[in-house]
Amino acid sequence: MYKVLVMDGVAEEGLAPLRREEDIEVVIGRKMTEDELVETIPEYDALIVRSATRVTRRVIEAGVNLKVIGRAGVGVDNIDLEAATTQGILVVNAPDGNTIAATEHTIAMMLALARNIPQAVARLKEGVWDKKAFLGVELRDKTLGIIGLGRIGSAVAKRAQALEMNVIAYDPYITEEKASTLAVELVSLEELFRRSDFITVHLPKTKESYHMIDERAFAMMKDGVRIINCARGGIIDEDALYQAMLSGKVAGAALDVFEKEPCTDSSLFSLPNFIATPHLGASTREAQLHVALDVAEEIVAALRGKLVKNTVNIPSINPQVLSAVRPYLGLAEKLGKLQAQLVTGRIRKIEVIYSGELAKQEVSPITTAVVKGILDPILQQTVNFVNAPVLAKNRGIQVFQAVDGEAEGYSSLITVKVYSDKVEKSVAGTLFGKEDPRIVMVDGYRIDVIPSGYLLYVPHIDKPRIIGPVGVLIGEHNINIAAMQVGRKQIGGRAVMMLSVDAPVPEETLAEIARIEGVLDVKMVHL
Ligand SMILES: NC(=O)C1=CN([C@@H]2O[C@H](COP(=O)(O)OP(=O)(O)OC[C@H]3O[C@@H](n4cnc5c(N)ncnc54)[C@H](O)[C@@H]3O)[C@@H](O)[C@H]2O)C=CC1
Ligand SMILES: O=C(O)CCC(=O)C(=O)O
Repeated sequence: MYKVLVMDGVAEEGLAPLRREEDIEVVIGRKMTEDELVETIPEYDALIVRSATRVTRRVIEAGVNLKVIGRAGVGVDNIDLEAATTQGILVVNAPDGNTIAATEHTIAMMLALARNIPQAVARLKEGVWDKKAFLGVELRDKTLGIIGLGRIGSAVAKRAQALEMNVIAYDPYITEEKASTLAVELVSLEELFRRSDFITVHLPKTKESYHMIDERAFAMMKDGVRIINCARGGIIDEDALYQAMLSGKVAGAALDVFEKEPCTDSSLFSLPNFIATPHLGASTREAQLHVALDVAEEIVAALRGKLVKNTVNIPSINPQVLSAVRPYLGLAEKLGKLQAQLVTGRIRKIEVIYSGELAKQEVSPITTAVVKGILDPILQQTVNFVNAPVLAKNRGIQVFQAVDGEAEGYSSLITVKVYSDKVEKSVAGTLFGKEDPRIVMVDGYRIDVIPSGYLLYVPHIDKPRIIGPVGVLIGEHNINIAAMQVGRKQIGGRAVMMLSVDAPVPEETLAEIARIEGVLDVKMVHL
C-alpha cells in the first residue's frame, strides 16, 4: 500500500487519479511546522505540495520511504532539489496547468495599475466619490517589456498585442525564431529597461535572476515606468523598488509574489500607487483542477515506475527515445554491477562507449543505468536513476560517454570501462534479438554469458589442468555448473573463464581455486 500526503489545499477533484487506485491511500494534511512534517513524513511514499509547504532538507532526509514529491504548479523553489536528488527522490511538477491563470492575473494587474482600480474601489467603499485622484493611462501604443518569454511570458505577449501594445522581450535562452513567431522583438536587458513603459517578469528565481531589477536597473528605466511581478519574489529588490517609487521614478507597481511569503507587512504597503495580491496567480478553479490532475497522474506513474513526463530533477526523456533505449537499460545496469564486483581499488573514472546502431540514439539514460549498476552494490543508500549521476560526482568519479563505430560484429555494443587507482577493466554487452542480454567481452576476451545469477570469473594462463580442477573443486561442494565460457586471444597466453553456477561458491573453495597453478585471480559475482 502506498501513502500519499497532500498539503496546501490541492484541489480535491484533481486527486481522482490517486483515489481510484486501490493500493494508494490519500491523506489530506493540515498546515504543519517543519518539525511536524519531519515527524509525519517517514510513513509516506509521496508528497504533494503547492507553494506554502517548504520541503526542506530535514523533511527530505526524514522521508525514508519517499519516492516522489509532486508540485501542483510550476515553481519548485520551495523544494530542496539538491537534497531530493541526493536522496534519490523524484521531483515532478505540473508546468502547464496554471499558465493561463498566471497570464490573466498579470494582465489584470497591468490594467489595475494603469487605471488605479484597487485604490478607486477602496476609496469608494469609504464613501468618497473621487474622480480626480484616479486619472489613469491607456495601454494602447505603450511598450511592454517582458523578461522571460516562456509559457506565461508568451501568453502575456499575445494578450498584450491584442491590447495594441508594442511588446519587446529579454530572454537569452529562446531562439529568434520563437520570438518572431510571437511577433516579439528580442532585446538586451538594458534596452528593455530603457524602452519599456510597463515591465513584467516571467522567469524563475535563480542566482542569475535574483534582484535582477535593482537600484541600477531602476536608474536605467523611463520615468513613470510601471512594474509587475507575478513570477517569484526576489527577482525585484523590494527595497530598491520602494525607493524608486518614493522618488517618482516608478509610477506604479503590482506584486503577486514577495521575497518572504506570506508577506503581511512591507514598507511598500504604505505607498498609494503600490498594489498587491497574496500569491494568487494560479488561484483559479480551472488552474487548480488542472495542476492537481496533472500532478496526481504523475505521482501514480512514478509510484508504478512508469514514464513520468514532467520531471524536475532528472532530464525528461522523450517517449520515442525511451522506447529505443529501454531494452538496453537492464543490460547496462548488469554491466555496471559486474564491473563493481570485478574492479578493485577506488574507482576514479567510468567510460561508457556505444557502438553500432545504438550509437545513433540518445544514450544518456543508458549511461545513468551503468552508473547506477556500479554504485548500487558499493553504497549503503538507495541508488536510482535520480541520484546516480550526483552520487558519482559527489564521490569524485568522472563519467564519460562516447560513441565508436566499431561494434565487433554485433548490431549494437555497450562497452563499460572502469578505471580505479589499482586497475583498468573493460566489459562489453549486447542484446541478442531485441531483448536477450549477453556479456560478450571481458578485458577484450570474447565470451557469451547471460548476465544473471552467480558467475565465477577466473582469469588464468591458457594451459592444461586448469579448467578441470576448477570444475572438480566446485563439484566437490555439490554446486552445479550451469554454463561455462572460456575466452583467449592466443594459445598459451592469458585467458578468462566465466562459469554460471547455481549457488555461491564458498570462500574456502575460492581460495583453493586461487591456489591452482596458472590461475591469476578468482572472483564470485552476483548479478
Ligand atoms: N504567481 C503565481 O501564482 C505563478 C507563478 N509562476 C511563476 O512564473 C514563472 C514563469 O513560469 P513559466 O512561464 O511557466 O516558466 P517557463 O519555464 O515556461 O518560462 C521561463 C522563461 O524564463 C526564461 N529565463 C530563465 N532565466 C532567465 C534569465 N536569467 N533572464 C531572462 N529569461 C530567463 C527561460 O528561458 C524561459 O523562457 C516561474 O517563476 C513560475 O514559478 C507560475 C505560475 C503561477
Ligand atoms: O500554487 C500556487 O498557488 C502558486 C503557483 C505558483 O507559484 C507556481 O506554479 O509557480
